[in-house]
This record gives sequence, C-alpha cells and structure tokens, in this order.
Amino acid sequence: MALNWWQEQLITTIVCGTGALLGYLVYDRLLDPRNPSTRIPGPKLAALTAWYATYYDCFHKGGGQYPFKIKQLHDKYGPIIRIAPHEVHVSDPEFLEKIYATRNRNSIVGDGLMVDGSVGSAKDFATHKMRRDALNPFFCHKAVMELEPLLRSKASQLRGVLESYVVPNSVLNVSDLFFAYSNDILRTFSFGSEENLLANLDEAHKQREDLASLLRGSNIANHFGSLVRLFSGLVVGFKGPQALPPAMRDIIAFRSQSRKTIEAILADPSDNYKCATRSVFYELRDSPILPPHEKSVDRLQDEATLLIMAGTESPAKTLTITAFYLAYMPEVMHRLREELYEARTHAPGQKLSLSTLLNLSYMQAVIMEANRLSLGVTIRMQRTAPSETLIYTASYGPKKGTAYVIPANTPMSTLTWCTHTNETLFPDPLRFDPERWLGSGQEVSYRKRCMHSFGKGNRRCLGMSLANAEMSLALAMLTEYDLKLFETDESDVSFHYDFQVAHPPHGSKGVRVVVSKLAN
Ligand code: HEM
Repeated sequence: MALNWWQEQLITTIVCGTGALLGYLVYDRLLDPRNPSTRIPGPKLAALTAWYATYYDCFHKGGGQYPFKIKQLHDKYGPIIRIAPHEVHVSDPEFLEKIYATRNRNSIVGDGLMVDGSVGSAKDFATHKMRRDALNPFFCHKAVMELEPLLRSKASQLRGVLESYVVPNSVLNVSDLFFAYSNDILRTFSFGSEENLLANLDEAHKQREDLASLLRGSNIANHFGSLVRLFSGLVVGFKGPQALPPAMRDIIAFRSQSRKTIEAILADPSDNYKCATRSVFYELRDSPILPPHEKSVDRLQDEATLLIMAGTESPAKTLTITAFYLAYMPEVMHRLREELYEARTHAPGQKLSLSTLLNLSYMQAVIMEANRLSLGVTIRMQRTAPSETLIYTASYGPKKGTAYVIPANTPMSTLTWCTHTNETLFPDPLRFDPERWLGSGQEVSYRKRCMHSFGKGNRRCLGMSLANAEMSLALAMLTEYDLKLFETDESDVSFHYDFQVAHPPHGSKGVRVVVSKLAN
C-alpha cells in the first residue's frame, strides 16, 4: 500500500527524531570527553540506559538479581563500574569511608517501602538530621541499657515458647519466633502498649509472610513508584480495598492500626495510656526538636511503619541465621555454652546482665558473623556528595592504578554483598566462622572497620545498639536448649534475591527446629 505525503512525513520525522535522540544519548553518555563518567568502565548498555538496572532489579529471574550481576561485572572490569547512566558502584573496602562519609542519600531504604515521611526517606541533609536528632536519644547505647527490663521480659517469654516446644512431634519455626520477639520489642517501645505477638506464632507467621511479600514488591515500587501508587489507588477507588492482594490488605491494616495508635497518643495529653516503659511516640509528640508539621499523623505513621518494619525484619533475620548455625554446627553452640558457663562462675546464682553479655567475645563474634552473612540491607545504599568531586584510584583489576573522577552528585554505593564476600577480607566467605572476629590484631580490626551490615556514616542504622542487645539476650536463651534442624538446609538462610534485604529461594518455609532439653 502506497503511503501518502503526510504518512511519509510522519515516518521520516519519527525515524530522524529517534536517530537524533539516540545519537545524542550515545554521545552524551558514552563519548563526551567533558563528562568524566564516560571514562568509568562497565557495560555500554548500563551506561546508556537505566533500563539495564531495572531489568536486573525487577525482571531477570524474577528480579532482585543486580547484586549478583554487579559482582560479575567487577570481576571483568575492576573495582569501579558504571552501573547506570548516572550511578557508580565501587567494590573496594578502602573506599567505603569516602562513600559513606556524611552524605546525602539518593535512592533510599524507604522508597520501596513507601514511607516518605520517615527518617529513612528524608532526602535532604537538614530534614534527615532533624528527624534523626529527635530519635537518637531513644536508641543510643545508654537508652538501650535502660530498656533491659523490657528486653529481659521478652527474652524470658521467648524462653517460655522454646520450653513449650519441648514435646514430642513438635516443630518450632524460629523465623516466626524471632519475628514475633523483635516485633513485640519494637512495638512496645514505640507505642508504650503491651504487645504480645510471641503468644501467637500463627499470627507472627502471617505477618512475616506479609512483610516478605511487601519486600518482594519493593524493587518494582522503587523503579515504578508513581505507577504502583496510581494503580493501587485506582483499584482501591473503584473496587475497594478488598480487591488488593491479601498481603497488601494486611499491610494497609497494619498501617491504619499504627495510625489509630498515633492518633490516640496525640490525643492523650495526660498520658493515660502510656505504660511504665519509655515510649518513642509519646516522646516524639512532646519533642522540642520537631516543629508541628513534623508531628502530623501522616508523618508519624510513616516513621512508625519504618521503625517497626526495620526493627523487626533485620534482627529477626540475624537471629534466624544464628539459630540455624547453632543447630548446624554443634561446635559453635558448644563454645558459646562454655563461654556463658565461665561467665556465670564469676557471678554465681545471678542472671548475667546485659552489659556482661555484650562483653562476651565469642557471643559477639557469633552475632557479628551472622550479621555479616545476613548482609544487612542488600540494596544499593546510594550516597551522593552534592558539591564534592571524588577521585578513586583503581586498586586492582585491568586498569589498576588508573584514577577516575566521580562527578559531584553522582549516586555511588558499595553493596554489602561485595564487601562481605570479599575473599581477601573474609577467606572462604560463605562459611560461618565466628573465629574471624576474635582477637585484637590489625587484621581483625580492619575487618570490623570494613563490615557494613548496619551501614555507615550519618545514615547508618538507628537501631544498632537495640539490635545487639536484643540479639544477645535471645542468644543466651537459645543456648539452654538443644536444637535439631527440621527439613531445613543452608539455602533457607542464603541470599538468592535482593528485595531490600536478602531473600532465600521462593518456597522457603523459614528455619524450623526440633527443640529438646539440654542433655547434661
Ligand atoms: C541486625 C539488625 C539490623 C540491621 C542489620 C540493620 C541494618 C540497617 C542498615 C544497613 C541501615 C542503613 C541503610 C542505609 O545506609 O541506607 C539501617 C537503617 C535504619 N535502621 Fe536498621 N538494622 C537493624 C536493626 C534495626 C532496628 C532494631 C531498628 C529499630 C529502631 C532499625 C531502624 C533503622 C532505621 C530507622 C534506619 C534509617 C536510619 C536513617 O536513615 O537515619 N534497624 N539499618
């Protein structure tokens, strides 16, 4: 069929327009000698289009695969690579301090979780600092030590659950157990209410699955946030919330429950419902640091959602990994018991205090090793230096010795997957080996400096001290029982998908154990 004049003009315009745009992009992103990023190694396609990252984050093998690809790219191109047109990844422990100095966060932990008003989602330095300053007093080491009674009562309850499973034919899902434990602590501390998910492990299982399902969608939400919001808004608008997938409905219910609690706290000036424990949101309500608009229900609801999700998922994951290896490697359990036994001989008849547990070198080494293998946050924790140009000199690889310019405002990151599995730092990196953290030699202190499961710099984890305290108390309880793995293997605690945090293969039921009394 012959084309008419208008059709010919239209096709010519489209072809020429596309060609010109492509030509411009190729020149701008790959060839322009004035753009220092063009000299940074990496696949041309990644430098040309952000769809390369989107493909590995969202679609390849079900998504969450970019960390694995990035590691392969480093093997080929060396320590610095361009992983998107305006993004750089560096796999060199020596450069960590530079990237994670006091910086701005670019794409952020909170983005995929849709908690725009939270501390984790604050993009600019000043807003982040204000929110962080308001929260810091509750999560610093001293404040956490004062929480010992709350933590201890939850740890005793955890022991009660372990004890209740010392019956024939019963299998305990410790992934659910630790989810409930961390969640109870965070919610009680946040809202001042008495939370008790530990009493209902079926509900804990459901909530754990809901959170996993939300996290599985987080890469899509990161890349297509506006579309996801628009689409779910339309679904809810036209068909009502019941048309959403069950996990999403549960998350919405969880958010609205937090909202109601926050509304009640804001409307409770006489503190009628405040329990004895210090509670974060009562104190944020009265915080002199936050201006009134930072105390809105919407903002505090986002803050609560991030605190509870981050404060539940990560400690629960580390504890689950620990429990797995205590059952899988009896020699680790044995050594831990010996250390606790020895500590008790110094304080006969007394419970070991939290500060004693935090000073037990082997116990802390076990926790460090579980944190290393948990990888903390697996997404790219990107930082930007808004007005500083950084220079990186390749320390290995085909271009060793070459200096590269990272222009100001370029998002840059180092994945924990790259550092924590660096063979030079951690020989045989996938092996669980607490010994790596013992001693005070230079090698061990360098390792400690490089480890970044809690992040680094001004945006590092807020809950680090709390996490270490609750993990130490739970671990002491675990050693009082024998644990035998039930239909669980190493894949259940391994890294297969990057959905903000490490996810095991689909279908993993979590770590399940048979619990028995400790044989004397
Ligand atoms: C083993 C336990 C934990 C691990 C491995 C962990 C890991 C991390 C990491 C890596 C970051 C930094 C993300 C970034 O740099 O972009 C982070 C941030 C954060 N974490 Fe944790 N976390 C843990 C426990 C907790 C707990 C118990 C809480 C409860 C309060 C918490 C609350 C937060 C918050 C609010 C942020 C954002 C901080 C900010 O942007 O200033 N985390 N966490």
